[in-house]
Amino acid sequence: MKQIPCALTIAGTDPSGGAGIQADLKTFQELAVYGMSVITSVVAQNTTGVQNVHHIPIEMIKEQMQSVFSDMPVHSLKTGMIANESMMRVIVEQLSKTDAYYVMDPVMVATSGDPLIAEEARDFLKEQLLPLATVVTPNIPEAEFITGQKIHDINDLKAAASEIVEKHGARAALVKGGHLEGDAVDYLYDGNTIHTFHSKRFDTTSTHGTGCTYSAAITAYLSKGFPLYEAVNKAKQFVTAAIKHSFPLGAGNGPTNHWGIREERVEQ
Ligand SMILES: Nc1ncnc2c1ncn2[C@@H]1O[C@H](COP(=O)(O)OP(=O)(O)OP(=O)(O)O)[C@@H](O)[C@H]1O
Ligand SMILES: Cc1ncc(CO)c(N)n1
Repeated sequence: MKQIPCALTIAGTDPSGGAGIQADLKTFQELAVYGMSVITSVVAQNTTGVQNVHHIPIEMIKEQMQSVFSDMPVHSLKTGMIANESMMRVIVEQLSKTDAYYVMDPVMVATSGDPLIAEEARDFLKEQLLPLATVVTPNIPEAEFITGQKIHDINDLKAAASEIVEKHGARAALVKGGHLEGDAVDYLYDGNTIHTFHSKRFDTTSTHGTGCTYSAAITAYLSKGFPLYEAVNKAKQFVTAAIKHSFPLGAGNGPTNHWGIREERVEQ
């Protein structure tokens, strides 16, 4: 019997639909993966920024994970916004009991610049969650925090990817160059080789949730059995199409278009 790929996201919400759990589930659906979610925080946010945050009690986060893991197969999972250390602790506990691929998006601030995790929780994230990751997907400010080094150019990006694996213990690191000028280039270090993923930069402000969409697509492809390099390569094509076909929605940084990849197929 054919096995359905099953992927789980553990993250915060975005009622405006561009980032967080909503972006993750849209991505899973678009990539024909059975999607599941554990909500850590309910966030009142939209394209202009974060208006309010309500944290789900720790017991309830634990119970949501219990509901999923006691009944459903989880072939891969991702974490996004985990607001504080107590939440991180229960997630670490759960992660130690599963052999699912684990994609860690080390979310710290929203595209709008609003903080999404407590300052004090960052060290715990780096020291306890990072070493459990199959792959971690920091943007430049997040990679700078993890390594403690400033990133100015692509050589710094590559060095950060190696250091996050060799020194901080992730199995692989994908450092995203979305915040540099010029083409949108990301580097994956898998413990052996540095791989490059390249796309041209689109002149758009619709980048709300690009990181969530990218890491969810990697999670989806891992659940389908693709090796890491292939999963990232396909996910890069997915997020690039989602940015390219994004629509001007909202007054701030608009969302990406999760069915952008379908538009690509129509155009080809
Ligand atoms: N304007 C753009 N055109 C093309 N690709 C882009 C653009 N901006 C970002 N990217 C790509 O989008 C992906 C997500 O990267 P980015 O660095 O924006 O993530 P992030 O900052 O974590 O996202 P988020 O806004 O969700 O926090 C990367 O592959 C990056 O290279
Ligand atoms: C819930 C959530 N997770 C991640 C991001 C980063 O884009 C966001 N804006 N909101």
